[in-house]
Amino acid sequence: MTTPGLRQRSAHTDEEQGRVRAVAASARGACKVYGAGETAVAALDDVTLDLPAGRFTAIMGPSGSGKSTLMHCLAGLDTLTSGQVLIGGTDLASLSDKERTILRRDRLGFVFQAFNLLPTLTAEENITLPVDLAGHAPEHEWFGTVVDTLNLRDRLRHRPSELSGGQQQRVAVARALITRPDVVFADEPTGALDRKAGVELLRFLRSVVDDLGQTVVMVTHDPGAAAYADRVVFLVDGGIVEELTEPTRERVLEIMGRLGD
Ligand SMILES: Nc1ncnc2c1ncn2[C@@H]1O[C@H](COP(=O)(O)OP(=O)(O)OP(=O)(O)O)[C@@H](O)[C@H]1O
Repeated sequence: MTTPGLRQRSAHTDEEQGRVRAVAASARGACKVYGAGETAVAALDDVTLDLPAGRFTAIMGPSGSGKSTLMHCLAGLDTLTSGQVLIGGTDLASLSDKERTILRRDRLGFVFQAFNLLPTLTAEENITLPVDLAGHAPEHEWFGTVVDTLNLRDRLRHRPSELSGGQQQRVAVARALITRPDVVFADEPTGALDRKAGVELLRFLRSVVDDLGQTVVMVTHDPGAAAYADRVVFLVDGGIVEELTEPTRERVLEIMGRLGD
Protein backbone atom coordinates (compact mmCIF):
# COMPACT_ATOMS: atom_id res chain seq x y z
CA MET A 1 0.00 0.00 0.00
CA THR A 2 1.31 3.45 -0.80
CA THR A 3 1.16 6.33 1.62
CA PRO A 4 -1.37 8.88 0.41
CA GLY A 5 -0.20 12.43 -0.20
CA LEU A 6 -3.36 13.92 1.23
CA ARG A 7 -2.47 12.81 4.75
CA GLN A 8 0.87 14.55 4.59
CA ARG A 9 -0.72 17.74 3.37
CA SER A 10 -3.01 18.04 6.40
CA ALA A 11 -0.30 17.06 8.89
CA HIS A 12 2.21 19.54 7.50
CA THR A 13 -0.30 22.36 7.32
CA ASP A 14 -1.00 21.87 11.00
CA GLU A 15 2.63 21.88 11.95
CA GLU A 16 3.49 24.91 9.86
CA GLN A 17 0.65 26.94 11.26
CA GLY A 18 1.18 25.74 14.82
CA ARG A 19 -2.57 25.30 14.95
CA VAL A 20 -4.17 23.87 18.07
CA ARG A 21 -7.04 21.61 17.17
CA ALA A 22 -10.22 21.13 19.17
CA VAL A 23 -10.54 17.78 20.87
CA ALA A 24 -13.43 15.70 19.54
CA ALA A 25 -13.18 12.98 22.18
CA SER A 26 -10.86 12.00 24.98
CA ALA A 27 -10.16 9.39 27.62
CA ARG A 28 -8.77 10.43 31.01
CA GLY A 29 -7.19 7.78 33.23
CA ALA A 30 -9.47 5.22 31.62
CA CYS A 31 -9.49 1.81 33.32
CA LYS A 32 -11.63 -1.17 32.45
CA VAL A 33 -11.53 -4.38 34.46
CA TYR A 34 -13.48 -7.44 33.34
CA GLY A 35 -14.36 -10.00 35.97
CA ALA A 36 -13.29 -9.93 39.62
CA GLY A 37 -10.80 -11.49 42.01
CA GLU A 38 -8.28 -13.90 40.55
CA THR A 39 -9.92 -13.93 37.13
CA ALA A 40 -9.98 -10.13 36.79
CA VAL A 41 -8.52 -8.80 33.53
CA ALA A 42 -7.42 -5.17 33.22
CA ALA A 43 -8.41 -4.57 29.59
CA LEU A 44 -7.62 -0.84 29.91
CA ASP A 45 -5.01 0.38 32.35
CA ASP A 46 -4.93 4.15 32.86
CA VAL A 47 -5.36 5.30 29.26
CA THR A 48 -5.26 9.02 28.63
CA LEU A 49 -5.79 10.03 25.01
CA ASP A 50 -7.06 13.04 23.08
CA LEU A 51 -8.62 12.59 19.66
CA PRO A 52 -8.19 15.89 17.83
CA ALA A 53 -11.09 17.05 15.67
CA GLY A 54 -10.59 16.72 11.94
CA ARG A 55 -7.90 14.06 12.22
CA PHE A 56 -7.62 10.38 11.38
CA THR A 57 -6.32 8.27 14.29
CA ALA A 58 -5.55 4.56 14.08
CA ILE A 59 -5.43 2.28 17.12
CA MET A 60 -3.14 -0.74 16.86
CA GLY A 61 -1.72 -3.36 19.17
CA PRO A 62 -1.32 -7.11 19.57
CA SER A 63 -4.36 -9.33 19.99
CA GLY A 64 -5.93 -8.81 23.42
CA SER A 65 -4.17 -5.46 23.99
CA GLY A 66 -7.45 -3.61 24.56
CA LYS A 67 -8.17 -1.95 21.18
CA SER A 68 -11.82 -2.99 21.00
CA THR A 69 -12.37 -2.20 24.66
CA LEU A 70 -10.91 1.29 24.19
CA MET A 71 -13.04 1.94 21.13
CA HIS A 72 -16.19 0.60 22.77
CA CYS A 73 -15.61 2.73 25.88
CA LEU A 74 -14.83 5.85 23.82
CA ALA A 75 -18.02 5.26 21.85
CA GLY A 76 -20.21 4.76 24.91
CA LEU A 77 -20.94 1.14 23.94
CA ASP A 78 -19.28 -0.02 27.17
CA THR A 79 -18.61 1.73 30.49
CA LEU A 80 -15.31 2.29 32.28
CA THR A 81 -14.46 0.84 35.68
CA SER A 82 -12.80 4.18 36.52
CA GLY A 83 -11.68 7.30 34.69
CA GLN A 84 -13.53 9.42 32.18
CA VAL A 85 -14.55 9.52 28.55
CA LEU A 86 -15.49 12.90 27.11
CA ILE A 87 -17.24 13.40 23.80
CA GLY A 88 -17.01 17.03 22.75
CA GLY A 89 -16.68 17.97 26.42
CA THR A 90 -19.59 15.80 27.65
CA ASP A 91 -18.61 13.25 30.30
CA LEU A 92 -20.33 10.00 29.27
CA ALA A 93 -20.62 8.92 32.92
CA SER A 94 -22.80 11.97 33.64
CA LEU A 95 -25.45 10.69 31.22
CA SER A 96 -28.29 8.26 31.83
CA ASP A 97 -28.47 5.16 29.60
CA LYS A 98 -31.10 6.89 27.49
CA GLU A 99 -29.05 10.09 27.15
CA ARG A 100 -26.00 8.02 26.20
CA THR A 101 -28.02 6.22 23.53
CA ILE A 102 -29.17 9.55 22.11
CA LEU A 103 -25.60 10.93 22.17
CA ARG A 104 -24.42 7.84 20.28
CA ARG A 105 -27.19 8.22 17.73
CA ASP A 106 -26.79 11.95 17.18
CA ARG A 107 -23.08 12.58 17.70
CA LEU A 108 -21.20 9.41 16.84
CA GLY A 109 -20.92 7.32 13.70
CA PHE A 110 -20.01 3.64 13.46
CA VAL A 111 -18.50 1.51 10.73
CA PHE A 112 -17.91 -2.18 11.40
CA GLN A 113 -16.12 -4.95 9.56
CA ALA A 114 -19.48 -6.39 8.49
CA PHE A 115 -21.31 -3.67 6.62
CA ASN A 116 -24.54 -4.10 8.63
CA LEU A 117 -26.79 -2.60 5.96
CA LEU A 118 -30.50 -3.38 5.90
CA PRO A 119 -31.00 -5.63 2.85
CA THR A 120 -34.51 -4.45 2.00
CA LEU A 121 -33.59 -0.77 1.92
CA THR A 122 -31.88 1.05 -0.96
CA ALA A 123 -28.46 2.61 -0.48
CA GLU A 124 -30.11 6.01 -0.04
CA GLU A 125 -32.54 4.69 2.57
CA ASN A 126 -29.70 2.99 4.43
CA ILE A 127 -27.69 6.22 4.44
CA THR A 128 -30.54 8.36 5.78
CA LEU A 129 -31.70 5.76 8.33
CA PRO A 130 -30.04 7.42 11.37
CA VAL A 131 -31.74 10.77 10.69
CA ASP A 132 -35.03 9.06 9.80
CA LEU A 133 -34.95 7.13 13.08
CA ALA A 134 -34.25 10.35 14.96
CA GLY A 135 -37.33 11.86 13.30
CA HIS A 136 -35.32 14.51 11.48
CA ALA A 137 -35.26 15.36 7.79
CA PRO A 138 -31.89 14.73 6.10
CA GLU A 139 -29.95 17.91 5.29
CA HIS A 140 -29.97 17.82 1.51
CA GLU A 141 -26.73 19.68 0.99
CA TRP A 142 -24.78 17.53 3.46
CA PHE A 143 -26.35 14.36 2.06
CA GLY A 144 -25.17 15.40 -1.43
CA THR A 145 -21.68 16.26 -0.19
CA VAL A 146 -21.31 12.91 1.59
CA VAL A 147 -22.67 10.94 -1.37
CA ASP A 148 -20.35 12.73 -3.80
CA THR A 149 -17.29 12.43 -1.54
CA LEU A 150 -17.89 8.67 -1.34
CA ASN A 151 -18.73 8.44 -5.05
CA LEU A 152 -22.13 6.84 -4.44
CA ARG A 153 -24.33 9.14 -6.53
CA ASP A 154 -25.14 6.53 -9.19
CA ARG A 155 -25.70 3.73 -6.67
CA LEU A 156 -28.37 5.32 -4.49
CA ARG A 157 -31.29 3.26 -5.81
CA HIS A 158 -29.46 -0.06 -5.51
CA ARG A 159 -30.04 -2.49 -2.69
CA PRO A 160 -27.00 -3.87 -0.80
CA SER A 161 -27.13 -7.18 -2.72
CA GLU A 162 -26.67 -5.19 -5.93
CA LEU A 163 -23.51 -3.48 -4.66
CA SER A 164 -19.89 -4.68 -4.39
CA GLY A 165 -18.37 -5.11 -0.93
CA GLY A 166 -16.46 -1.85 -1.32
CA GLN A 167 -19.60 0.03 -2.35
CA GLN A 168 -21.56 -1.47 0.55
CA GLN A 169 -18.87 -0.31 2.98
CA ARG A 170 -18.97 3.18 1.42
CA VAL A 171 -22.72 3.21 2.06
CA ALA A 172 -21.96 2.25 5.68
CA VAL A 173 -19.47 5.15 5.89
CA ALA A 174 -22.04 7.55 4.40
CA ARG A 175 -24.60 6.33 6.95
CA ALA A 176 -22.07 6.97 9.73
CA LEU A 177 -21.52 10.52 8.45
CA ILE A 178 -25.10 11.58 7.78
CA THR A 179 -25.61 13.13 11.23
CA ARG A 180 -22.29 15.08 10.95
CA PRO A 181 -21.00 13.17 13.98
CA ASP A 182 -18.30 14.44 16.35
CA VAL A 183 -16.41 11.19 15.73
CA VAL A 184 -16.69 8.23 13.35
CA PHE A 185 -15.49 4.97 14.94
CA ALA A 186 -14.38 2.36 12.43
CA ASP A 187 -13.63 -1.16 13.70
CA GLU A 188 -11.53 -3.05 11.11
CA PRO A 189 -13.48 -1.36 8.27
CA THR A 190 -11.42 -3.06 5.55
CA GLY A 191 -11.43 -6.48 7.23
CA ALA A 192 -14.06 -7.95 4.89
CA LEU A 193 -12.78 -6.29 1.70
CA ASP A 194 -10.26 -7.52 -0.85
CA ARG A 195 -7.03 -5.54 -1.09
CA LYS A 196 -8.11 -3.24 -3.92
CA ALA A 197 -11.46 -2.40 -2.32
CA GLY A 198 -9.69 -1.95 1.02
CA VAL A 199 -7.23 0.58 -0.41
CA GLU A 200 -10.09 2.41 -2.09
CA LEU A 201 -12.07 2.57 1.15
CA LEU A 202 -9.05 3.95 3.02
CA ARG A 203 -8.66 6.67 0.39
CA PHE A 204 -12.32 7.57 0.86
CA LEU A 205 -11.89 7.65 4.65
CA ARG A 206 -8.89 9.94 4.11
CA SER A 207 -10.99 12.33 2.03
CA VAL A 208 -13.78 12.24 4.63
CA VAL A 209 -11.17 13.71 7.01
CA ASP A 210 -9.36 16.02 4.57
CA ASP A 211 -12.29 17.28 2.50
CA LEU A 212 -15.20 17.10 4.95
CA GLY A 213 -13.23 17.86 8.14
CA GLN A 214 -14.60 14.79 9.90
CA THR A 215 -12.86 12.96 12.77
CA VAL A 216 -12.16 9.27 12.24
CA VAL A 217 -10.84 6.69 14.71
CA MET A 218 -10.02 3.27 13.29
CA VAL A 219 -9.00 0.02 14.94
CA THR A 220 -6.92 -2.07 12.57
CA HIS A 221 -4.47 -4.95 12.46
CA ASP A 222 -3.18 -3.86 9.06
CA PRO A 223 -0.03 -1.65 9.03
CA GLY A 224 -0.89 -0.56 5.48
CA ALA A 225 -4.30 0.65 6.64
CA ALA A 226 -2.80 2.44 9.66
CA ALA A 227 -0.47 4.33 7.29
CA TYR A 228 -3.51 6.24 5.99
CA ALA A 229 -4.02 7.79 9.43
CA ASP A 230 -2.45 11.01 10.72
CA ARG A 231 -1.41 9.26 13.88
CA VAL A 232 -1.19 5.71 15.19
CA VAL A 233 -1.60 4.88 18.88
CA PHE A 234 -0.14 1.54 19.99
CA LEU A 235 -1.62 -0.40 22.91
CA VAL A 236 -0.01 -3.24 24.88
CA ASP A 237 -1.73 -4.88 27.87
CA GLY A 238 -4.32 -2.11 28.05
CA GLY A 239 -1.88 0.79 28.07
CA ILE A 240 -0.58 3.19 25.41
CA VAL A 241 3.07 2.34 24.85
CA GLU A 242 3.89 4.32 21.72
CA GLU A 243 2.53 6.87 19.25
CA LEU A 244 3.51 7.61 15.69
CA THR A 245 2.59 10.69 13.67
CA GLU A 246 2.76 10.68 9.88
CA PRO A 247 2.98 6.90 9.90
CA THR A 248 4.33 4.81 7.06
CA ARG A 249 3.62 1.11 6.64
CA GLU A 250 7.28 0.34 7.28
CA ARG A 251 7.45 2.30 10.54
CA VAL A 252 4.21 0.72 11.76
CA LEU A 253 5.49 -2.76 10.87
CA GLU A 254 8.72 -2.09 12.69
CA ILE A 255 6.93 -0.96 15.87
CA MET A 256 4.43 -3.83 15.74
CA GLY A 257 7.35 -6.25 15.36
CA ARG A 258 8.96 -4.75 18.45
CA LEU A 259 5.70 -4.96 20.39
CA GLY A 260 5.47 -8.63 19.65
CA ASP A 261 2.57 -8.98 17.25
N1 LIG B 1 -16.47 -9.15 27.94
C1 LIG B 1 -15.28 -9.54 28.40
N2 LIG B 1 -15.16 -10.29 29.49
C2 LIG B 1 -13.95 -10.66 29.96
N3 LIG B 1 -12.78 -10.30 29.40
C3 LIG B 1 -12.84 -9.54 28.30
C4 LIG B 1 -14.08 -9.12 27.72
N4 LIG B 1 -13.80 -8.36 26.62
C5 LIG B 1 -12.47 -8.34 26.52
N5 LIG B 1 -11.88 -9.02 27.51
C6 LIG B 1 -10.43 -9.19 27.73
O1 LIG B 1 -9.85 -7.89 27.76
C7 LIG B 1 -8.60 -7.86 27.06
C8 LIG B 1 -8.66 -6.85 25.91
O2 LIG B 1 -9.58 -7.33 24.91
P1 LIG B 1 -9.91 -6.52 23.59
O3 LIG B 1 -10.97 -7.30 22.86
O4 LIG B 1 -10.20 -5.11 23.91
O5 LIG B 1 -8.52 -6.61 22.82
P2 LIG B 1 -8.19 -6.31 21.28
O6 LIG B 1 -6.87 -5.61 21.28
O7 LIG B 1 -9.32 -5.64 20.63
O8 LIG B 1 -8.01 -7.80 20.72
P3 LIG B 1 -8.17 -8.36 19.22
O9 LIG B 1 -7.10 -7.70 18.40
O10 LIG B 1 -7.87 -9.84 19.40
O11 LIG B 1 -9.56 -8.10 18.77
C9 LIG B 1 -8.36 -9.30 26.61
O12 LIG B 1 -7.54 -9.92 27.57
C10 LIG B 1 -9.74 -9.91 26.60
O13 LIG B 1 -9.68 -11.31 26.82
